[in-house]
Amino acid sequence: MSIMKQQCVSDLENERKNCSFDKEELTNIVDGGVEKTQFRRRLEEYFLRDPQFLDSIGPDYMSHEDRYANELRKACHMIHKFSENEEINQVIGRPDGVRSIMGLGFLGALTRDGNPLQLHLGMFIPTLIGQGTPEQQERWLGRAVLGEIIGTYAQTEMGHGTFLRGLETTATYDPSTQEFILHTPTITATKWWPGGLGKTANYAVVMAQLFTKGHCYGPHPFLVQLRDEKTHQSLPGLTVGEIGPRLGMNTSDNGFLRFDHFRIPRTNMLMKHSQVLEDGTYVKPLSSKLAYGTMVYVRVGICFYSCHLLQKAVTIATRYSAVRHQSEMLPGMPEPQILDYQTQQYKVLPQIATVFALLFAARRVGDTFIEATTSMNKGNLAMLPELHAISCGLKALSSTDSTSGIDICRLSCGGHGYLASSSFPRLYTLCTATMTYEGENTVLWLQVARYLIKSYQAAKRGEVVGPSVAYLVGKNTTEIRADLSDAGLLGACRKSVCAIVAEVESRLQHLCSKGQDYHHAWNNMSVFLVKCAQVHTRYYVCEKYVQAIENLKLSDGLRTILRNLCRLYVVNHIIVHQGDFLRCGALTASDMKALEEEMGDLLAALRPQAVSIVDAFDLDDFILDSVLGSKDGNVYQRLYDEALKSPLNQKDVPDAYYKYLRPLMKANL
Ligand SMILES: CCCCCCCC(=O)SCCNC(=O)CCNC(=O)[C@H](O)C(C)(C)COP(=O)(O)OP(=O)(O)OC[C@H]1O[C@@H](n2cnc3c(N)ncnc32)[C@H](O)[C@@H]1OP(=O)(O)O
Ligand SMILES: Cc1cc2nc3c(=O)[nH]c(=O)nc-3n(C[C@H](O)[C@H](O)[C@H](O)COP(=O)(O)OP(=O)(O)OC[C@H]3O[C@@H](n4cnc5c(N)ncnc54)[C@H](O)[C@@H]3O)c2cc1C
Repeated sequence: MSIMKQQCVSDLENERKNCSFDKEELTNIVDGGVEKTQFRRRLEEYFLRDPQFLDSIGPDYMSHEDRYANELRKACHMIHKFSENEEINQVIGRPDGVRSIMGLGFLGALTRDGNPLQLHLGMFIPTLIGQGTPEQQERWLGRAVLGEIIGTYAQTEMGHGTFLRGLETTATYDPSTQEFILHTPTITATKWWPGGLGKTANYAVVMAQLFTKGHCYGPHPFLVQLRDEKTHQSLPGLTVGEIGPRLGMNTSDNGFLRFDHFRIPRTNMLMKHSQVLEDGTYVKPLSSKLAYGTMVYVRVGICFYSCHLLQKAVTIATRYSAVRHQSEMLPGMPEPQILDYQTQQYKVLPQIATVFALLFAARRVGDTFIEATTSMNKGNLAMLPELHAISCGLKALSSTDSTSGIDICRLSCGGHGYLASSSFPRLYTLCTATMTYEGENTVLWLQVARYLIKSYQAAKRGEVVGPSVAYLVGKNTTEIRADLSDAGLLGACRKSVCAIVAEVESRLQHLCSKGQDYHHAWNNMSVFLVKCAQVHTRYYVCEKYVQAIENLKLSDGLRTILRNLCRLYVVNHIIVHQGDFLRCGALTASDMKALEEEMGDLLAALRPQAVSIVDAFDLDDFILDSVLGSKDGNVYQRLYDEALKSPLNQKDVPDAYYKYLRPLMKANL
């Protein structure tokens, strides 16, 4: 063993000797229970040890077309393996089965950079479940699960992504043939972005403006066949293709689609919530927003997914920080592990704390989703506005924090973090996309703000409002100054959110009273409305974090670790946003000093446990896919071995030298 390897390995071994808690207990908490850990491990064994998921050469060295083909190969193999596995089949047979399988974070690692079947699994199948009638599910769902048909979710157009009501694609009902005629009237109406649409999908759920009996009823979902099932040729009357290279996710063949008076049977409209009868009569849904159901489902999924990406990044950064030695802390002494620098701890440890914050909050919004869907299936839509607001807020917060956290982790690894083989570039590009797709974050914050302001005004009138916003009026606004206990800090957060919301709402009213109409006033206050949404959602996350740790059954050792992480999260948030707390008198300057001192203590207390905590995430080396983050810490050898795989290193003198450099250098021929 080389000296360097020995040092790296013993660094991690020494870190692991510090472990003061039961790692398996923490792993079970991260997975959501002992059975879930065991289930995940059985499936990881089944998938990750299969050599078919290996790449012959690194995808970064492949052409655009080869990368697509390579990921398609693996994605199809994954679906084959689903159907061959008895346990997966049993889970898929349950009502929530498809969703539980899709929710397994590690599946994303089998195909590295997004994959051509992602939308099929993540949106097409869920839309059939959420928007299709039992007969429609009978017709398409089974085939879709087996991969006999592959679909995507085609909503966004070149001209409109955010403003769904502005979609231009039309679906006009023709009662004489009992068909809908799909049409793309303008260039901006071209469907643009759907994953898998370019070359993979032969079906799509298409969102189009429904016209019947001369009226437009807004965007509705239609099941449309795009390609011949035998030849895969695109069908006459439509034009379909790929939109070209992207910042990341280059293997998901995001596509475009245009219709030229393309006819589909009436029964292809997904009719769980609204219907068009044979004679063209429109039957209204309980709420027009039920057609947006798949987006709500995916937003909840993104909360888990972005957290999973951050979990990977911080595992890599923490292990690397324990292995990397640099500079002198004490003059003349050996170079310390960089994790010993407080500034490094401040990069890495808050990201670990954030993983748990996002995970616990995602679980709560996941529970709310199930509860709301169950009551909606019984015709009770009361929970829909609250679900929409929480899922928008948490999607925006999780995707933003995970993306910035991943970049902090990258920076914490210095130059090597910039290498593709560190995995950070891919993690970053995958994560930053979650800030845009499924509702651009600013737009989602404004949806939360709309709910907040309406609820605040309703609560002031004495009306009952949703549980997540009930705190906005009442004693929270006038509460005396908090102490610095967990409850005290949550009280301070509540007080500052209440103060911000009250002030913004009153300024909004003031603009209206000066003569601005509400919509202009809203736009003129929108920077601050976004802030209302952000502080409210942050409070939701902090509260759920504290509650989760109070409610979990934990050994003393683990309780200390999780409590310290939770404190770090809340204290750091307050320090970073101290202006909000000082401005409303929720906390004082001397409280801030005390919290800053506490943060230093928390970093020091958590530092020896950092490697063990990320070990407990139990992420296989295959899943991490990083030369910097592997379990054995053998960073330098892996860096070197990976560099040797570069095609440029296969010849000492590259062909390009003879073509370009040699003539320039005027070397002797
Ligand atoms: C594996 C997965 C990979 C994923 C890849 C990514 C896939 C995609 O990106 S698919 C495309 C996703 N596209 C989007 O998310 C588009 C974002 N836009 C929207 O959702 C809507 O246009 C939105 C919400 C911004 C505005 O909708 P709009 O109909 O104009 O509503 P708006 O006028 O603002 O509000 C009307 C009411 O509806 C409510 N509402 C809006 N959306 C919803 C919803 N989904 N559920 C419940 N209520 C809703 C509002 O709260 C409001 O209520 P109220 O009147 O009581 O205040
Ligand atoms: C990787 C990726 C995959 C995707 N996959 C799919 C898919 O499978 N299927 C699909 O249908 N779509 C997909 N999309 C499209 C995606 O859902 C949209 O791009 C997204 O919803 C944002 O809409 P937009 O592009 O129209 O942005 P825009 O709305 O044009 O945003 C541009 C700017 O305008 C601002 N803005 C817009 N409206 C408002 C407002 N009301 N108030 C204040 N500011 C506003 C935004 O905040 C933003 O800063 C994908 C996109 C990406 C990047």
